[in-house]
Amino acid sequence: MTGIITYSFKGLNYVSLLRPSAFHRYRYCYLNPFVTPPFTNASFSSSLPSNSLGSEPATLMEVVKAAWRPSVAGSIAIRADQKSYAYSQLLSSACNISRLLFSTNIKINNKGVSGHGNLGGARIGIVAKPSAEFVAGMLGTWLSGGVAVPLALSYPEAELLHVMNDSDISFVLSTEDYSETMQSIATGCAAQFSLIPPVSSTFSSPNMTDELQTGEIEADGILIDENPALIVYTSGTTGKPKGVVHTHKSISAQVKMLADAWEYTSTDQFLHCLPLHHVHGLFNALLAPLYAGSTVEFIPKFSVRSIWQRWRESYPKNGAKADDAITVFTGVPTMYARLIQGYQAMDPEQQALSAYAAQQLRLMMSGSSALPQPVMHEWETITGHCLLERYGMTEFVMAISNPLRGARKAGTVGKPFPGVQVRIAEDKSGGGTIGEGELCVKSPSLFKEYWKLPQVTKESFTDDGFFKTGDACRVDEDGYYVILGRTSADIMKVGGYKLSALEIESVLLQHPDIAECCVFGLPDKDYGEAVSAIVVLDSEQKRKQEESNSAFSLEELCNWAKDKLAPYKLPTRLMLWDSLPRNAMGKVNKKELKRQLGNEK
Ligand SMILES: Nc1ncnc2c1ncn2[C@@H]1O[C@H](COP(=O)(O)OP(=O)(O)OP(=O)(O)O)[C@@H](O)[C@H]1O
Repeated sequence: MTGIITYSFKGLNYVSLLRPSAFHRYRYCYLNPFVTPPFTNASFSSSLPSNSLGSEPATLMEVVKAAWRPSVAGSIAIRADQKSYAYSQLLSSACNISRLLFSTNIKINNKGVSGHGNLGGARIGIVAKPSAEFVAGMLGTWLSGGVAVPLALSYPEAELLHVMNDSDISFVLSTEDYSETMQSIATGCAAQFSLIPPVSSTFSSPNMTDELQTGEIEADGILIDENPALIVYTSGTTGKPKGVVHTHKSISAQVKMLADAWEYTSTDQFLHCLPLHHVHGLFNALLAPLYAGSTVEFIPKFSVRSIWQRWRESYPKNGAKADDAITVFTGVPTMYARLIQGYQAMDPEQQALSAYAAQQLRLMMSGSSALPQPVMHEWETITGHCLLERYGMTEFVMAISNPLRGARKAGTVGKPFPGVQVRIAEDKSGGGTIGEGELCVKSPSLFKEYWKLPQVTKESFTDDGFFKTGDACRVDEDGYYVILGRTSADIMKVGGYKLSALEIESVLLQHPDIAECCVFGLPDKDYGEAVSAIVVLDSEQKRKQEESNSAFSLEELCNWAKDKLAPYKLPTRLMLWDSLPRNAMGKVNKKELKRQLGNEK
């Protein structure tokens, strides 16, 4: 295991990596990455980790260390609100935040955390819109030996309080926009509160070396790989959100894995429009890019119009490429569905410009829920991009992915990343298909535990350390994994058959009049469960039906679907809704829907 030490020498501040055997306690100092340490720059750089898998065992805060590389210090890490922030400015701010945290004498509630670092693993809640301040808050927390808990801006107050109380948050870092609400919520759970000082932008401070602060922090700075670094709450799709504890080691393993598999580099520029309190937005689109030295541009809220516009600005039709051209985009399936609708509403000239621009990006990815095949195919027709679909979960972040190079197969999530082991635990209770069962994952990126839920943690693992995902899965003839859905919500038991709701949804979405749909089982006295579908019609179709006073019927749907689905998979109940209730990640809480609709019967 490796530690990091920063120290002062003749009034200057330096950083170095050390094995624990070489030190026990040391002073922790701010550093100036532009100052040459008393050893040569070459030896400084070579002691830093490479981006490849299988290099040094995971060390602390790979993301922070990568950002410390002198080669990236001056380059742009974050763009937001028309401002750019260099890596050096982020780190300088992180150091300020670290100093602020030390100065406030945080009450350390260390239940369940072994003492380590200066803050001893105290939980620091971070409430900020996607911004340089959010990133600096998180890095500052890590620099202080704290555990970052990104909090959702969208949570209603009660849910926010649940998460804050559950994770025993000692301190809340927030930005101005949320200060009033957060201050009162923090008081409500006896946590201290501070605003995150604004990060200086390259515009406000063109001479970035000015921004780097020096000064000592009077505390121990050891941050150990196995120590908790982050608590992310699950979406709550299958139950009350649980706090998933990741360590510096699991984070390191994951960012390396992603940067390597998808070839993230310092020339990449990510357009980021995902929430930061879930792993997709936090790891795939922020931490792994920062680890690779890329630039991440935040747009505050997903907006079809601004995304298409940003791509068009990046690649004007005359063949030019803007300096800040976006190269990578990752989103959830509903985002692509909406981008398609936005494209269809454009005039032909705008369509040509938009399609051309989107084509120029290096990589477009989808995940967090199943990518409907019609969306994938339509997207490819418009932009030429065969979306790279991958599979992940809060507990291990990403584990299985279609390849960057090589065939990407619609309806599959590809193959496990190097270093990830997977196993399918077949259900012996009957009714299942041979080769199908619960997916179990063992990976260096696996979480440490569910926060304060030792029994649930224990039950989530097999005796030999595989995490039981709760997702049903099979492998196709090419060795690609097919996710059949959550065993608890997507797998229906109908007359002795086990059916995948995701498979049926994928077929129904091919119907020209259906814009969105959601399939699940409702209790049925004869068959155990009945295949039930909520359908949202395409707006044009809906208008026509309203005009003609007719309604889309179950009979019509089944007549259309009977050549595509076996008879026992055809829906027997149909509900027409105006929209589907989706959470911040575009997911529908089927368990909750089943509960509500099952009770209504
Ligand atoms: N490409 C994909 N195809 C199908 N399902 C996916 C894909 N990527 C992610 N998922 C689904 O998302 C789940 C992980 O999401 P997350 O960790 O946010 O949990 P959740 O199910 O949304 O919430 P909770 O764990 O609280 O119930 C996976 O277990 C899987 O069911």
